[in-house]
Amino acid sequence: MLVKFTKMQGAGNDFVVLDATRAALKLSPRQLQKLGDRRFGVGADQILVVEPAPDDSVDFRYRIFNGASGTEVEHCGNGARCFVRYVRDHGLTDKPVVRVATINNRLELRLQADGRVTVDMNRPRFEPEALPFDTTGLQPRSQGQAQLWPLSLPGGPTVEVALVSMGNPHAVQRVEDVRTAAVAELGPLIEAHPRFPRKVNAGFMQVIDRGQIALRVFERDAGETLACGTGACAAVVAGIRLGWLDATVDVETRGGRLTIEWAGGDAPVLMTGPAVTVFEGEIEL
Ligand SMILES: N[C@@H](CCC[C@H](N)C(=O)O)C(=O)O
Repeated sequence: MLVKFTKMQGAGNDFVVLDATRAALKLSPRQLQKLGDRRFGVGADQILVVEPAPDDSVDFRYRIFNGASGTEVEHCGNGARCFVRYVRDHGLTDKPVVRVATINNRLELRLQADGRVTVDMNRPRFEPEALPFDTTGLQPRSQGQAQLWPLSLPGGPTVEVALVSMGNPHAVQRVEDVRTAAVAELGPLIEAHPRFPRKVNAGFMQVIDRGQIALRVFERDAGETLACGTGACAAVVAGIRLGWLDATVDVETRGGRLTIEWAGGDAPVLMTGPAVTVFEGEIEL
């Protein structure tokens, strides 16, 4: 089967985007993995599939698969920005504000005059069950409005993490310096920790000042990526609740800058950042 694709990136988090609005596209995990493969396929952290709207409350549905595993996931912040750039550039809509359904969310996306995209990422959740996270026998430490949970890593140290669900699960820890943080060593141990039965995205956050952090994320089923949009939202929300950050924060990732705003409580998290087309092509799957 010959499939047309668009390669995109948002702050260096890269995607293969497929149009399934005109004809249904059902790909096996092996075909998705081939698209994600940087040697035998196109290469991408995630595969995004644009589908027709499931009902009148949204304009499209979009599905997200991790490129390394082919597993479907709930949310992708950088992908959401690329999705809206894609539907506008391919003439699938001319609306300035686009609404989209994901597996467990409804998002609103707005193209800014400077080409960046702002996404209403909905409200974050903090209950351990939302990730889920098994708290059996654990006592969290309270700080500000947040709780820090001790996570004993097999054969490694015990780290303290803040739990945030942005629709997908995140465990965020503060580090002195992201450049020297043990992301490659601790990331896989946190991602696959048995207390997270559906695995987790592991964030490593350096607070630079109350309006700026540096962040690296070891993503579930993807490894460390150059940026993670939901990870940026999770880190900022955790930092605000812990009393370290103000309501608007610039997040420096290895692939670019994202701006995250959160007014607290039930307010939605707003994420603004770039969305860029790299090239288009066709691949035999
Ligand atoms: N890159 C993403 C997150 C993609 C999904 C993640 N790997 C998961 O499994 O939850 C982002 O920009 O948010």
